[in-house]
Parts: sequence; C-alpha cells; structure tokens
Amino acid sequence: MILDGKALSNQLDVNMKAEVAELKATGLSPKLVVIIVGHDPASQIYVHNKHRKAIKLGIESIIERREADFTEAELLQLIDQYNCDDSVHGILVQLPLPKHIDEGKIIRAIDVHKDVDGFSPESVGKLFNNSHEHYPVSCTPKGIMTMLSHYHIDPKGQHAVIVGDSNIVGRPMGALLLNAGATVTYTHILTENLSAHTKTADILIVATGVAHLIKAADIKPGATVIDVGMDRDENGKLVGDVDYDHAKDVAGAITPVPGGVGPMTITTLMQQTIELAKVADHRTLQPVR
Ligand SMILES: Nc1nc(=O)c2c([nH]1)NC[C@@H]1CN(c3ccc(C(=O)N[C@@H](CCC(=O)O)C(=O)O)cc3)C=[N+]21
Repeated sequence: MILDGKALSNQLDVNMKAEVAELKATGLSPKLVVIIVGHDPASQIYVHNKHRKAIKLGIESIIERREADFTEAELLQLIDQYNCDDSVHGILVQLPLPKHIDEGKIIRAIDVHKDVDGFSPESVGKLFNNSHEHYPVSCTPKGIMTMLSHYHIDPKGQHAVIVGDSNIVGRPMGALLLNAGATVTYTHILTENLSAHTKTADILIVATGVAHLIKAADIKPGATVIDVGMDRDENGKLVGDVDYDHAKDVAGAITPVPGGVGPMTITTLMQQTIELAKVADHRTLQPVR
C-alpha cells in the first residue's frame, strides 16, 4: 500500500477551506508569517509550497525574506514586530538559519501563542508530558500521525523505530508514537548495527538526510515505512532516505518521495495556523477581570 500524502493533503484541504471561510465570515482571518533568512534552494521551495497552500485555503500569508547577513538582533526585532501584531496568529522561522544566528534563542523569542511549529520549550514539554491541553506540535511528525490514522495504522502496542534524532522530526515523532501507545526505539548517528534495530520495526520512521540509507534488507516484511528524507541523488533527482523501488516490495505500507510526508507537513502547518487563530480569538473574548 502506498501512503499517498499528496492525495490526503488535498482531501483535508476541502474541510480547511470551508472552515477558513466560516471564520472569515465571523471576522477572524487566520494569518501566518514565514521568515526566511538566506538563499538555501531547498528552503525556497518549501516556503513557496507553504505560501501556495495558504493562498489556496484563504489563509493570509506573509513571507519575509532577508539576506544571509541579516543579524540575530535584526531577526529578534522582526519577530517582536509580529509578536505585537494582533492580526498575526502564527510565526514560522524557516530552519536551518545561518551559522551566526542562535536557533534556540530565535525559537524562544517567538510568542508561545504564535509558535505554529510547536518548537517552544513550553510546547515540547507538553508533548513529552502527553498533556491533554491544545498545543502545537512539530508539523512533520504531527502530519505523519494524521496519515497513519487516516490509513487505519494504529501504533498501539507496535514497535516503532525512529532513525534520526533531530528536534524537528525524530524526537517529537518518538514522543507522539509513545503517547499513542507504541513501544519506541530511538536510533541515530551513533547507533551500532542500525539494521538489527530497523528490522524489528512494525513502524519505521526514517529522518536522516542520507539518500537511500535504508534498503529492502533493513525492513521487516509487512512493516509501515515512513520516509521523511528530501535528498538529491547523483543526478540531482529528489529521493528519500529509503530505497523506495526495492523497499516497496517488502513493506506493507510506504510513503513515496515526493508526495508522501512533505505535503502532510504543509497541511499540518495550515491546520495549526487555523487552530492558533481560534485560540487567540477565544482569548480576546475572555472577560477581563
Ligand atoms: N521552522 C521550520 N518548520 C518546518 O516545518 C520546516 C523547516 N523549518 N525547515 C525545513 C523542513 C522541511 N519542510 C518541508 C516542507 C514541505 C516539503 C514539501 O513540500 N515537499 C514536497 C515536494 C518538495 C520538492 O519538490 O522539493 C513533497 O514531498 O512532495 C518538504 C519539506 C519543512 N520544514
């Protein structure tokens, strides 16, 4: 079975578009600001895709592009401007940032109520505590959970193996799967005998940035394989971290690249923008004591 993230994303758009129209009729217009520093070509594509999707759904979208020499102080000031702007509900600073900027400092500068990526220590803490409050979660792993649920793949009691320990994907992915009742193994760059671990996975999540790291022989027959990779092969073609052409014959379910996880990331970003707009609206409606 192919897990078609593109089709699912387009399907979820229908409801989101209607919801945005309803909110606008009540005077609430969800608005997202994406800040991108520098000219990383991959980041340009992602940011363009986000903008296109927002426009399609009727979500207001502002892209703030800055040169690679934009300073940390200038970026903090730009974030503060949008923190103070009540018409803005979500702020996303595209990662990675140039080396001279401290990512942790930037993430902590974003108002937690506008942290649409769920990268703030507060939101990450809620995720790891399995809090029942509403809070944003990193869009890629959250989108993967939506996809699993849509395809009736229930992680409860399953062995989920994560390859890659990034803050954006691997770590929050493990937390979400744990919260859903999976037994979770984290593997990473220092893991010895990686294949021995991946072969025991009922659900295998691969997010390393190494093209075709995972081969058919590394996969348990019938497993669900989720490929978060966005790599270029020697011909410049977009490929994943999984050798899809051979892996698809072993896996029970697998995501393609492109058209798998990527579109779900963007759809989740839109869902969370709408959610933050609704929460902000409730907050302003609270009677002042
Ligand atoms: N603050 C922040 N939040 C992020 O969510 C974030 C980020 N920084 N930095 C980079 C990663 C990566 N990411 C993707 C978004 C869309 C596609 C996407 O649209 N993929 C398409 C095609 C892409 C192509 O054609 O190159 C697909 O898979 O079908 C991929 C990857 C968001 N990220």
